[in-house]
Amino acid sequence: INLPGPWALPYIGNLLDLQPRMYLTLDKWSKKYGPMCKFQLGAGPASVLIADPVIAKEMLSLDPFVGRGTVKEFTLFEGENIGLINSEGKIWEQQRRFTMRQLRDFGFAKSSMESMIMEEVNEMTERLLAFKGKPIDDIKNKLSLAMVNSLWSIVAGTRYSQDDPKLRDLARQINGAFDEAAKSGALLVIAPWLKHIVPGLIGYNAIRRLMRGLVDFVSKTIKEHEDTMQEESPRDFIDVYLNEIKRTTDGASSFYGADAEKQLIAVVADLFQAGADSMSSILNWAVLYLLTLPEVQRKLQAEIKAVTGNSRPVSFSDKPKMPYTLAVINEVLRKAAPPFGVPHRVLTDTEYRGIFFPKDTNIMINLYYIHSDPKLWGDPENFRPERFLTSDEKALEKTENLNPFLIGRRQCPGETLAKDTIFLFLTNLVQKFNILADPDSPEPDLEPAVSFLVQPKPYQVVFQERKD
Ligand code: HEM
Repeated sequence: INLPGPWALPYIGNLLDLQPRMYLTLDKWSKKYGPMCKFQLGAGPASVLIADPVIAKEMLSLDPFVGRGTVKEFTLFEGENIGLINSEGKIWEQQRRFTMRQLRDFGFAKSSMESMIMEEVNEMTERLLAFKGKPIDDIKNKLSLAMVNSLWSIVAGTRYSQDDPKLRDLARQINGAFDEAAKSGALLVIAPWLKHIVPGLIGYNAIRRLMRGLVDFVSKTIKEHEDTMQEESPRDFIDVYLNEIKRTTDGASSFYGADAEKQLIAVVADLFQAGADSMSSILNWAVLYLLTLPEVQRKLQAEIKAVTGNSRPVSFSDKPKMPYTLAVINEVLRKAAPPFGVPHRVLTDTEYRGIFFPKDTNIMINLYYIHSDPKLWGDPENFRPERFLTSDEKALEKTENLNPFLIGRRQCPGETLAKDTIFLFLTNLVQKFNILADPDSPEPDLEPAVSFLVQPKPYQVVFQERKD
C-alpha cells in the first residue's frame, strides 16, 4: 500500500509501539504521517489509519470498506462471523435491518422505552440517596450495572434489582471480555497458534470461558421466552425475533432453520457487548467532568430548571428545549468516544483516491485524533460545550467533525438509544443532586486509565441531594 507510516518489524509489526496506550501512539502517527498512513499489527494484513473526517465519511459509505476486521478467537462462537458486529454480506444486512427496525419502532414493548429507562434512573437515584452525601468509590460499577439492566429490559423484557447476582455476573462477563482483550490481545493477534500450546498464558482460555458464559446466559433466557411467549403479543426484542424465525419460509434467509437461533444468541450478545460498556463509560466521564467543572454543572442545572421548573422529571420531549444539555453530551462524546472506532475490513481489492487497498486490509478511523485536531476545534484541550452551539446559544450548530458512533453503512445502530439513555440519566441525576469532589481525596485525574477503550481512572465522588 503506497502510504507513509512507521517502520515495522517482521512478524510482530508495530505491536510493541502500541503499548501502553494504543490511541496515543496512533495519534502520534497521524500527526507525523498525515490523513492516511499505514502500520502493521502482527503478521496479518496491513492496517490503514484515517485521520480526516471527510475521508472517513467518504470511505465508510463505499461498499468495499464495510467489511469487519475480526480476530476469530474473540468471537462469540469461535471463528463464526454471525450476529451483528462480526458478520458481513447478506447475514449482516438482514440482521442489521431487522434489529434497527425493532430498536427504532419498539412497537413490541408493553411500556415505552422511556419508562423502562426511567425505572433504572429511579433505582439509581434511590441508591445514591442512600449514601447521604458520603463519598462513593465505585461509581463505574453502579453505572455499568444500570446500563446492563436498561439494555436487558429492552431486549429480554426483565430487569433485575441492582443487587441481583445474575445481573452482576452478566455485567462482569461483558466488562471481563474487554479487559481480557486488552491484557492478552496482543499475543493472540501476533501468534494465535499459541492457543494450542499455552492457552492459559495468553488469555485464550479466559476469553473462551467468558464467551461460553455469555452464550449460556443468553440461551437460557431465550429458552424461557420460548416456553412462555404468546405469538400475538410479543413482549420484547427476543419475542419479536422468535416470531420472525417462525414466519420465515425462505431457506436462504439467516432467520430460517436450525441456525437462526444461533443468530439470535449472537445478536443479543452483540447488543450487550457493544452497548453496555460504551454507554457507562460515557456517563462515567460525564460525572467526572461535571465534578471538576462546577460552572458547566450550574449552567446545566439552570437549563433543566428553566424547562421543568424542577417540579417533574426531565423527559425525552424536553430535548428540543435543552440545547446546552445536548452540547454537554456532545462534548463528553468528543472527549471520550472509542478512540479508533471498531476496525473495518476491505472486502475486495479496491482503488481509492489513487491508492490501492488489497482485500483484507484493516481500516481504522482515528477518532481520537479527529476529535482533538486543533484545526477543527481551535481549543480541543478545553471542555467547552458552547463550541457546539450557535452564537446566541439557543440551538445546536451542525458539525460533521463529531463522529463518536462512526458514520456510513456500519454506523452504530444503538446511537439513538445511547443518546436518549445518556440524556435521561444525566439530566435527572443533575436535577436531584450536586455532583461534587470528595474534599478528603486527591483531585481526580482526567488522564484515562490504561485499557483498550478510554475509561476514567477510579475516583471518589459525592452526590449531594439538592435542597434548592
Ligand atoms: C455512547 C455509546 C456508544 C458508542 C460511543 C458507540 C460507538 C460505536 C462505534 C464507533 C461502532 C462502530 C461502527 C462501525 O464499525 O462503523 C459501533 C458499532 C455498534 N454498536 Fe455502538 N456505540 C454506543 C452504544 C451502543 C448501544 C447502546 C448499542 C446497542 C443497543 C450499540 C450497538 C452497536 C452494534 C450492534 C454495533 C455493530 C454494528 C455493525 O457492525 O453493523 N452501540 N458503536
